[in-house]
Amino acid sequence: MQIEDTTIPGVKVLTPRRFDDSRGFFSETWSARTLSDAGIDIVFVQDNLSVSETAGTVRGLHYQSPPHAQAKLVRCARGAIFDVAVDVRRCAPTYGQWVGVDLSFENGRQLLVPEGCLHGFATRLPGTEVVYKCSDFYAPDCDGAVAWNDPDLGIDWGLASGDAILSEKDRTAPAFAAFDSPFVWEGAV
Ligand SMILES: Cc1cn([C@H]2C[C@H](O)[C@@H](COP(=O)(O)OP(=O)(O)O[C@H]3O[C@@H](C)C(=O)[C@@H](O)[C@H]3O)O2)c(=O)[nH]c1=O
Repeated sequence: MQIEDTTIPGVKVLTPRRFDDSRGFFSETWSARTLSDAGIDIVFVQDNLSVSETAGTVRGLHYQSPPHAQAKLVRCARGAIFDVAVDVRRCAPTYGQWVGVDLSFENGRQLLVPEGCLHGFATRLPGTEVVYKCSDFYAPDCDGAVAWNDPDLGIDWGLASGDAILSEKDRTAPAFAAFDSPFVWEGAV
């Protein structure tokens, strides 16, 4: 497992090893021991699968507020996405900054998104399947969203047309300037 830091503390790119042979390949996509050996001691309690039929679908930017904040470990089981984390931990050195990583079935990469980051992705291929582990259960009362295309965040989603296929929640999500972040920077993780 290759584990790389990004420009945002706690946001990491994980690339599991693949063992190729004549049948295809084998890969450990998650191991509590491997992550713990790398200093990542997150207890995941829920696995999610989302399937997006069309390339150019955007889901995000989402978060769950404390006490149900979620860290997420995201990968692409089929197709490809541009996966984004935005640091919204008050007083963090990278508050308001974003990181985007191409995750695909082909490259096997995963993005670790810690608590205190907004998360979202744009699909690059039709029929894309995204699988992610979460460190807390779904808590609809704590569920929130920030506009994916907020000009203050300035995320370059790489969408060909500039348009996106969105849920109603994401189409009407508030601006970043109106977002009263419930997260506080507690030092590097
Ligand atoms: C996220 C979630 C949704 N649901 C339900 C609620 C709703 O009826 C339906 C669809 O929910 P959403 O529209 O919120 O799904 P989606 O827009 O795919 O939301 C997800 O987006 C990505 C970017 C994330 O980071 C996730 O944490 C989650 O917020 O599924 C659950 O039952 N459990 C869950 O954990």
